[in-house]
Amino acid sequence: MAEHDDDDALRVAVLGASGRMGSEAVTAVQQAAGMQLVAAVGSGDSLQQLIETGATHMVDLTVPDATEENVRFAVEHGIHAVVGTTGWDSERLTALEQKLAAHSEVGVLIAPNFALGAVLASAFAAKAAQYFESAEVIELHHPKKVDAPSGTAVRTAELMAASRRAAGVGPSPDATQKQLDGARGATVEDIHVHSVRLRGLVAHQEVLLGSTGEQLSIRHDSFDRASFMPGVLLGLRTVAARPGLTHGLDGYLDLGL
Ligand SMILES: NC(=O)C1=CN([C@@H]2O[C@H](COP(=O)(O)OP(=O)(O)OC[C@H]3O[C@@H](n4cnc5c(N)ncnc54)[C@H](OP(=O)(O)O)[C@@H]3O)[C@@H](O)[C@H]2O)C=CC1
Ligand SMILES: O=C(O)C1=N[C@H](C(=O)O)C[C@H](O)C1
Repeated sequence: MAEHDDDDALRVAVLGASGRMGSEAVTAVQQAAGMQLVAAVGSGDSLQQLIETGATHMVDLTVPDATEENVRFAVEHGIHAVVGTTGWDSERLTALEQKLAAHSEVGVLIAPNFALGAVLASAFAAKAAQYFESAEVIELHHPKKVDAPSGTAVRTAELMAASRRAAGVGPSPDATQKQLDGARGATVEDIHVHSVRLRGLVAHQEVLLGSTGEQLSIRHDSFDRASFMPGVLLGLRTVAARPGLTHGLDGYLDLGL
């Protein structure tokens, strides 16, 4: 798998290696300085490959049903994990923190979105949400996406809700009394989140904030999965120096917000 041996290189296994994201990550790792791809793991493969190939790091880009087990395996074997897969709700995050407490040298990054623009958009939205009466999130993705709402939308809404709560802002005004099921979207805490699935899209999100007489829209578009790769590589280069759990790539950035 590795084209050359470099004693100091990070030894990286990519899980979900044949998928849309995983295949991009395989190429990005192969082309990155200071990294060796030692395993490209698919759904039919054993996780023992990580041990047999001496992986020091893994990237998980699989499916919500598989990611928790994959990360648990990595932590138990002292392998640092950079995780882009969705499905990490608060229950899973708590269980992971408990697992990491017994493996204090291991770092795990759970990153709902690796694109720098998306990370910034979420941070801006969290900051701005406390200043507006109304706040809603619309996420728009390719139709092969298996989960809704997107992990990014859930995380953005959680951050917005926390900022509104801390500032004492109540729920967005809404007089709806009668609706078709789902017409107002899902709710994350008290923020409405709407999911669009459309052929031609990759990954997009718009946060709408409104007060009397004005609206602020914060939009991010990933037009190509290449947009996620600098974040994946930053995660791999940083995770070993950040033992324990980091939730969100912003944890590795100095956004100063
Ligand atoms: N954080 C971020 O920036 C981003 C995160 N994502 C998230 O990443 C995940 C993957 O997305 P995407 O690449 O589009 O999905 P794909 O369906 O294209 O890829 C998922 C891959 O995972 C494989 N897989 C399933 N189970 C396992 C397992 N147990 N071990 C190893 N491989 C497995 C699948 O194999 P098979 O086909 O054989 O089942 C498939 O190749 C999703 O949760 C998505 O939301 C996506 C984009 C950006
Ligand atoms: O499935 C995708 O494509 C994406 N998944 C992540 C999410 O659910 O937030 C990140 C990005 O939106 C692309």
